[in-house]
Amino acid sequence: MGAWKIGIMGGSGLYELDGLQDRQWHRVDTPWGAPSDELLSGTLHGVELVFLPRHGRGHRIPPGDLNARANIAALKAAGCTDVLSISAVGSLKEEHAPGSFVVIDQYIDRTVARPASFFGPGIVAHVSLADPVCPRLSELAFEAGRSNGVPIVNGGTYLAMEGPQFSTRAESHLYRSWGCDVIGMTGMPEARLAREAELPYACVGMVTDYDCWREHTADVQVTDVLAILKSNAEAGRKLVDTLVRSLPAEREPSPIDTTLDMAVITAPDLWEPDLKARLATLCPRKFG
Ligand SMILES: CSC[C@H]1O[C@H](OP(=O)(O)O)[C@H](O)[C@@H]1O
Ligand SMILES: Nc1ncnc2[nH]cnc12
Repeated sequence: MGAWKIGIMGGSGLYELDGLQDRQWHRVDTPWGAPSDELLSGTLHGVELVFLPRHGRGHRIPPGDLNARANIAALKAAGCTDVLSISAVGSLKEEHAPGSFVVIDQYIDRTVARPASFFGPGIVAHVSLADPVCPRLSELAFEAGRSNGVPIVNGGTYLAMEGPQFSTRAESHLYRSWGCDVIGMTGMPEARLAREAELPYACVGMVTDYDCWREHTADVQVTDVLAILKSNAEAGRKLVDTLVRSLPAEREPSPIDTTLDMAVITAPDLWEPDLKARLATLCPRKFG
């Protein structure tokens, strides 16, 4: 058992986390390059937090250009034990109205042009993604939202699209026919990389729009998203505050903490030295 240190990946509209004590922005570099921005460290109700604005302060980096490997590696290097993502999403179901939240439990990955693994030639690993999020952190996030009075659903499938353009109407209908709940451009490969980094990960999708499938509703535009982002982001901040206050004093180990023990297939004596050195920064327990 040990202490919690929660990484918060702030999505569109969430570029700062106020209320932190001993707050400090600091630069972190990783073997996979620089993260989207400096990390903001501090404590909230006695719990250590590390915040990273996913698109950088001022929203400078488009989804397809995010260095998700560096973002996850930076949070891991900063000592985070768990990561909570807060993401703006479009709704693919009537019941997920703008202003409501969905705690994601599954993903369909339609991204096409993003490095999606820390592993590669020289060290091969296959982690399980059957359950891509951490049930414990997801439950805490759901309960935090519920106790704040936010309309929130526990469980939903996130369709990760490449973007940066929004979907065509045919795509939007297709994703609905697949049973997807919400759509966004950043959930993957972030969630799969978190699992490779042995970081329990949860994602709260904050619904901003009905994408473009709904009759008599205007097709999504950034201006509509921005109009609701401010109130969503405020509710997202409150959820973080409530979640932190609800954490058990001691963090019980999670099975996700040791994911790589069952995933690396390459014989250790053949591990490629440069990749091993990079992976040692991500998982010293295994590669150090
Ligand atoms: C501003 S709407 C599109 C933008 O918002 C979402 O980003 P995030 O998940 O970081 O909140 C979506 O994935 C797009 O990147
Ligand atoms: N409709 C939508 N499609 C993709 N990403 C989004 N983020 C917020 N709304 C979105």
